[in-house]
Amino acid sequence: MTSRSFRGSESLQGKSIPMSVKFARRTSSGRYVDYSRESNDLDSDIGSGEIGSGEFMNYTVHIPPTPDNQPMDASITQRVEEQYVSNSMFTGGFNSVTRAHLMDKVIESETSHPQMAGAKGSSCSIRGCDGKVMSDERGEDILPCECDFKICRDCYVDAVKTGDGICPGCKEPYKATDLDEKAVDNNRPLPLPPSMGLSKMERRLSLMKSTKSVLMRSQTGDFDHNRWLFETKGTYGYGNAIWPTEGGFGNENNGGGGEPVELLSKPWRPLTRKLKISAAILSPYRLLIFVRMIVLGLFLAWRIRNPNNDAIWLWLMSVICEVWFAFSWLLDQLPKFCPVNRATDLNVLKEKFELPGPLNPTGKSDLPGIDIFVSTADPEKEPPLVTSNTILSILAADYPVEKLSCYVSDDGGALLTFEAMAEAASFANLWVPFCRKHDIEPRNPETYFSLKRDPYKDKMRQDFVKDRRRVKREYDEFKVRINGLPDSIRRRSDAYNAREEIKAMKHQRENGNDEPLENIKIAKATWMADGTHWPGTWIVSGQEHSKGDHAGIIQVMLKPPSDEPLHGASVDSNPIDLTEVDIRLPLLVYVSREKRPGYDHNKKAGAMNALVRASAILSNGPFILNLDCDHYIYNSEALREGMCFMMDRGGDRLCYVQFPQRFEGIDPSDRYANHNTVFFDVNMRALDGIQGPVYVGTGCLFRRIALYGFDPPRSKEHPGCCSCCFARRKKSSTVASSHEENRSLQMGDSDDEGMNISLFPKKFGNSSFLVDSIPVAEFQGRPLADHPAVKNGRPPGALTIPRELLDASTVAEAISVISCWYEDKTEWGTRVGWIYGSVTEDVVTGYRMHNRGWKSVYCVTKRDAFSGLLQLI
Ligand SMILES: O=c1ccn([C@@H]2O[C@H](COP(=O)(O)OP(=O)(O)O[C@H]3O[C@H](CO)[C@@H](O)[C@H](O)[C@H]3O)[C@@H](O)[C@H]2O)c(=O)[nH]1
Ligand SMILES: [Mn+2]
Repeated sequence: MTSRSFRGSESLQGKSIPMSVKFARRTSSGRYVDYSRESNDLDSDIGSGEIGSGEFMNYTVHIPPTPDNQPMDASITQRVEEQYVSNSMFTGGFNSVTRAHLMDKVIESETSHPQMAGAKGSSCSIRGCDGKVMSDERGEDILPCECDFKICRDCYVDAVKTGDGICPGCKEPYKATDLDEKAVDNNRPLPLPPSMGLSKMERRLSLMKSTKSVLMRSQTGDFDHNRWLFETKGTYGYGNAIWPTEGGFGNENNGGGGEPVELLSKPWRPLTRKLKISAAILSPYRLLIFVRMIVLGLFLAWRIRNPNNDAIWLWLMSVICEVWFAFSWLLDQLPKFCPVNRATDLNVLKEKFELPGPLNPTGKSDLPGIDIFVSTADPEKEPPLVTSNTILSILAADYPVEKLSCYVSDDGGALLTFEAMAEAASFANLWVPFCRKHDIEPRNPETYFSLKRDPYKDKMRQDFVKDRRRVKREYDEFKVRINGLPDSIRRRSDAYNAREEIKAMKHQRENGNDEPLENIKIAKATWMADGTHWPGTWIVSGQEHSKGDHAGIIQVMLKPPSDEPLHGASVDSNPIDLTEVDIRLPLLVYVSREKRPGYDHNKKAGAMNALVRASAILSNGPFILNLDCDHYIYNSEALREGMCFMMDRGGDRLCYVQFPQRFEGIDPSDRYANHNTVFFDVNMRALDGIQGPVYVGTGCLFRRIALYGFDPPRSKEHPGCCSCCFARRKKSSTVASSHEENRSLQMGDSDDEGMNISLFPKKFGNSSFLVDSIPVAEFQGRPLADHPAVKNGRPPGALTIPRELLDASTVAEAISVISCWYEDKTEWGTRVGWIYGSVTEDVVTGYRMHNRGWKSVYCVTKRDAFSGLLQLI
């Protein structure tokens, strides 16, 4: 539904010149939003009237609700749409339409969690229809009419479309028939043309809905990011017109530049500390390096002064080699002069972000979102049980549920992985609340249940023994189901294929065709539990269904959780008592990027880049954690530890936090040096003392905009100090801009344009959703501006607003950005995202960021953050 609103261009002085009438979409809170960023058809109509070319020169005039302009209750229809979206599998890509296929059934076993795709509710009351009633994330039925007539989505759509919006139960018109056109037109399956079936305008509007309004408070709220950006020209900080004045900030006019006195006097409480390594250890070590350097120097001098005249060439070559070795040894030793240890303070993090205070009265978590990427490529080499365990450890991680999203990249496009993920999502229903209730560590069921130590130690609760036994039994059943999946898929597919064959034979006989029956060729398809073809790779590879040739697939396995905690239902309906436990689960999305012959898929780097884009559209977490499928979260607080660094003062200049790689299953004598002690405990710490450790491919928390290839903020303020002199670009000595602070999104090459949006499609590709999500991610990734010492911060409370619900056009857009042609003629893989063309893409990717001036941090936690299973891969 679109409604009219006036939009004007306004100069900075506030002089308003009405320009044109534009259409804007009403958000759930009833406000009008409009966002003019893209140059599109509508903009060009009014182009002559535009004042200036500033990207933020236009903004919407918000019309307050008047009696004839009352916001409609769109929440029901939005929830209906989100339910529909998460029950559907989206496919599409090159030369094919984007489809949403409503899945009645994802796996054969029963699923009961309300967030689980394909969840079952009560049935439709329309005669002859046994469809399931629409339900929300609490599993409560969505009954669109006040008479509570039970109706399924399809019948509701029929009633709205063909029955003039009359409820079949009470025969009164529905109050809210605000279903999106696209959803009404196409129910099962929902074909969306390659252009996503949306006009540019619609796209722009739903973009607005899905990204920008996240930052806005309710209609009565005080914080409007759009307007803020406009009026401050992108400056965030103290003394702005729109800086929230209520809640403890007091009078704006006090103190230098409006900085609140209260904060100035408050001592800064750091989230992290650098620990000096004691001189008793370090000094002898330094001395040793020094002595060896002198001895080496003397040796080389002696070598050069004493040539062997009998074999002068041999002598020359060995001198060259020795000098080279000496040089590389030196490079290895020099950083080791100043290694560092670091410590975090999780209590301060909690206090700043999660406790109610004057700046955050409700105490809702103000932490930024994290998108966790798990890569898997081949269910044969990477057993689905291992991947499921990794997923379970992520879903159970100790981080605000509504801020966490998990993405599984399946490069094999295998139904086995897909169903294993669905099973894991279903088991998470029990596992995650169990972990929360009893503080289980580690939160990977396989490891937890095979721990050697006494599980009952330190456990206070009465019902722990009973609960543990119950969950253990469920886990054993879960394992049986996972291990039985390959067989069950094969049997199911055989049965369906046999049925197809019989059908085809019958058909042929009916048509009186005399051709011999052997000529009937039925492709050996792989079938999903709901009796349809699997769009990915088939067990017997078929055309468009092989490893290097299949459609892009996205399935939201667990839809985004509700904003408020949700406690378990009564004891009888759950295996264990969860009445005091939050049972929400984080968003879980299965992604298999499109693959076609003739395209280079760039292995893991390509898979990661597809996930970066898809996640930008679906959840846009400002931070990204990358894990290989065989690395699980061993310490449930690891995410918080990483966030301490990112949210600390100056944390906005960190591109990533690398955690050490630890493995289990190493033989006691460690014959293959799997512990890699020298690298992970010496070299990485030493590098941390200079610009930062290298990225080693897994267990790394990235800042999203660093992956996008932007420069760090204030990058030109720090002329080559000793720690980063190798990394400085030559350009840095040139123009020192006075607006440095404001230009938080800049790239080395886009000279003076801080955020030149017109160049973005060239770099990032043609998705305006994606392009528009970038500044949002940048803003949300900033540290909290809770003290004048924090530069480039965001106001407290900005991230406590509920997220927008998912709609079909959003997921369809995500499908388009994982298509194989999306990266054509863009900078993905060269300057943006994971870098292509190297077997060690990880090191190159990290190095590129260091080269731009970003710093990284090595985070060694007391309890290992992540752990890998060595024997498997
Ligand atoms: O086409 C591919 C190939 C691999 N992977 C995934 O990439 C990860 C790493 O691959 P693996 O074959 O297990 O390589 P390793 O040597 O174990 O991995 C280390 O070395 C790699 C190359 O430097 C890094 O990418 C990894 O993150 C790092 O853990 C695994 O999760 C795979 O599923 C894909 O997603 N797509
Ligand atoms: Mn591996």
